[in-house]
Amino acid sequence: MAFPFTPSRPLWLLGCGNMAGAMLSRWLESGLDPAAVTIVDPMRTDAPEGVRLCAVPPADEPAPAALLIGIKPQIFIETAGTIDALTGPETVVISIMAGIDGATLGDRFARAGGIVRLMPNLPAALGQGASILHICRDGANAHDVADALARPLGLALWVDREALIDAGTAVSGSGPAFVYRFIDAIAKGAEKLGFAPDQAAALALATVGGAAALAAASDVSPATLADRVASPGGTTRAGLNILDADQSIDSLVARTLQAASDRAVELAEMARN
Ligand SMILES: NC(=O)C1=CN([C@@H]2O[C@H](COP(=O)(O)OP(=O)(O)OC[C@H]3O[C@@H](n4cnc5c(N)ncnc54)[C@H](O)[C@@H]3O)[C@@H](O)[C@H]2O)C=CC1
Ligand SMILES: O=C(O)[C@@H]1CCC=N1
Repeated sequence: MAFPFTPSRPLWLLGCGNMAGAMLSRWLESGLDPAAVTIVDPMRTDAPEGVRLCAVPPADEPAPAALLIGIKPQIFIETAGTIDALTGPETVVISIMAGIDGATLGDRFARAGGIVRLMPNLPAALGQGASILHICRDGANAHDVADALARPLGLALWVDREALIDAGTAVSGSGPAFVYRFIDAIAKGAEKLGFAPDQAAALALATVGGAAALAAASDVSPATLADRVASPGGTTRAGLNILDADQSIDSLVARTLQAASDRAVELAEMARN
């Protein structure tokens, strides 16, 4: 995978914590030149080998080719003012922040040639992430620059409707946390059935990992695979009858995703006001 970044056409990361750090580690593994990367993060004390780390945005330097915004949405407004001046017509601003919408980004980054919202998730660290992307300002080769960053992270899904970024924040951005809860719930259930905690955790993780890998490799739907596990009158059907009663699991997950998506909309409103 070729990255469109060099030391003279660099990539800057404003805020490099859990999520941007996971993305960066995957990019470096995928061949990104560390000398083409600058992290701007006042709280970090170290950076991957060869990557420049600054506590404040570097002054008197040409604008970067891309500026990834990896700070929390709650501090975006107070922080953006200091960084807009460092961007230029050749810069693509790529925001991974939940909520902050294209209109707000456009207001705060008046000079940038392109603006993209990219909603990643943590499995990006392994190249098994799911990213959703939307162009908010089409310039500076925004699509190709963001696409080159998204592809090494896993699935890269471009959407025309910006609202799908908020929806996708709930589904794939937050989604790993929901899956981790499910893994924990299986482990707790296994403990109740008599397994030791470490055995229960290992069984839960192997079951979810194996089931997801099989679903990904299969040409039939997860529903069909569930039916293949469930023998008529057998143990699985007895369990599925609990999950399916009154559409329990569908309803619980739908409410979970709606709450996360609503929160993305709230964060956008907070930034606008
Ligand atoms: N954690 C996740 O799974 C996902 C997070 N996101 C988004 O990624 C963004 C970051 O989230 P996390 O990585 O989880 O948070 P985090 O707290 O781990 O990272 C934020 C980073 O910003 C740095 N920072 C704080 N003030 C700064 C400033 N003034 N200038 C530069 N850097 C500053 C912090 O030192 C920290 O390293 C958020 O906007 C979130 O919505 C999006 C998808 C998934
Ligand atoms: O919880 C959050 O707000 C961020 C966005 C998606 C995942 N983590």
